[in-house]
Amino acid sequence: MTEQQRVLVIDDEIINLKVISSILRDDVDVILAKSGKQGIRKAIELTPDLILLDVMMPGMDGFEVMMQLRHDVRTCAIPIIFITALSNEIHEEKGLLLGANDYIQKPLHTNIVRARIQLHLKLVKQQRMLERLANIDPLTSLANRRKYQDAISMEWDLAITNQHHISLAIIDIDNFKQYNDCHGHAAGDCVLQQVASVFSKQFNHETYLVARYGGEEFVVLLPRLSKEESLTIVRNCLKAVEQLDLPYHADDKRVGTVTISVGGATCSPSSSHDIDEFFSSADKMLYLAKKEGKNRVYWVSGDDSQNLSGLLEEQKS
Ligand SMILES: Nc1nc2c(ncn2[C@@H]2O[C@H](COP(=O)(O)OP(=O)(O)OP(=O)(O)O)[C@@H](O)[C@H]2O)c(=O)[nH]1
Repeated sequence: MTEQQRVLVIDDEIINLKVISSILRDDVDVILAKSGKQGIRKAIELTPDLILLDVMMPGMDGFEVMMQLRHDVRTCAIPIIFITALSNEIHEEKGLLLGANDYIQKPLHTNIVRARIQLHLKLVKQQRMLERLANIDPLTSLANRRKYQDAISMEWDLAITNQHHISLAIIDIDNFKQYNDCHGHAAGDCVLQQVASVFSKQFNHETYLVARYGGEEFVVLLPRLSKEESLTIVRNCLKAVEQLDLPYHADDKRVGTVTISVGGATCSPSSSHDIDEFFSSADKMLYLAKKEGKNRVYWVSGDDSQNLSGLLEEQKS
């Protein structure tokens, strides 16, 4: 069943909220807000598919609300339609230049409003489908590298603003070349899918992101998690992959089981930190995990990626 789309209506006049709600409620979930401030809060919390925004409101007017929504990474992509009694061309131009997607003038004509909103909601659906295709790895159905890069940029900025931790794990399947050599590329693809499915279950949380970075390498973004919290989840994942018990054979003899190695890093970034250095410190941990025998986790926390030896902590499963 497809989920109902959500429309947030921000208007200080109760009568307008009622009228717009009655026009839309058969087709969509309608969320109402009586002021700009309340509207911004609901937009952040509920991430609607579309926002209908009144221009003239006491306190914060529609233009101000629009600017705040456009400057917040959590709401900047939500389409906004201004609904207003203002018939002034300058206002209309201002709204469109600020990034409004459309402009509907009062008095409202029910059929026109409904048709216009349906058109915008259809565009939202198409946009989401394109984004999905652009962001999903077709073999594993996990997020792809592009999605990871968008997500880490966003989470990094949020971590700086809110001064919280961010953790990153880089996961690599051990001896995967050998697996391919023993069983063929198609069987190797099947392993990638099964391991990815374990990752989906183990990192099943709305704020985490697990992505296929390339080949047999995966990344997991764990916003707001400390090193200890991240290690608990990652260790469970290591065990879950081992428990899949996917053997590989050479000359009819079992020569190994599919396992993973993980390198991780945790930091509390500031504007002087660099995402690439953060990635590189997790990557160094992965290198150590491989070098020290594989099927294990190495993790670094803190800022000093130059002095890793003092920060290292091996976490054997
Ligand atoms: N089946 C399959 N194999 C892939 C895919 N992408 C990359 N590989 C294989 O993954 C293997 C990676 O090999 P290596 O980089 O040598 O790493 P490894 O054998 O896992 O060795 P360690 O990383 O040291 O444990 C190569 O044989 C690639 O061909 C894919 O989409 N499908």
